[in-house]
Amino acid sequence: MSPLTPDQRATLLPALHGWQPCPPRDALRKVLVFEDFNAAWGFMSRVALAAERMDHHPEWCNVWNRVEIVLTTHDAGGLSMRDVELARCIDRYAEEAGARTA
Ligand SMILES: C[C@H](O)[C@H](O)[C@H]1CNC2=NC(N)=NC(=O)C2=N1
Repeated sequence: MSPLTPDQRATLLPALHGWQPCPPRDALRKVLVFEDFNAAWGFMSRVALAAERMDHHPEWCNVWNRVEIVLTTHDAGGLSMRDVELARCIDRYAEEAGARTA
């Protein structure tokens, strides 16, 4: 898996909503807040199944209704298209679960 090119970064990253850089790592970070633990865990279950299908896994942490997610591609040493694709998938599921970005 190759890292994103400068052109891909310039066009694809600004189109993602609410994802922030995560220095010093070449990674994207987002914190989502759900109504309660049940909603957060349901969202995480959906993302986990998608991550397995994509063979691309988030680094994440859950505390009750809050889910902190970091995306990067270990095999590429930084961001790749897989992170963009997983971010889009996460955003779709988060919206369907009624999450807000912290
Ligand atoms: C062997 C397996 O395909 C790899 O280790 C996959 C699994 N999930 C992964 N997830 C992420 N985030 N980065 C990777 O480089 C990665 N590699």
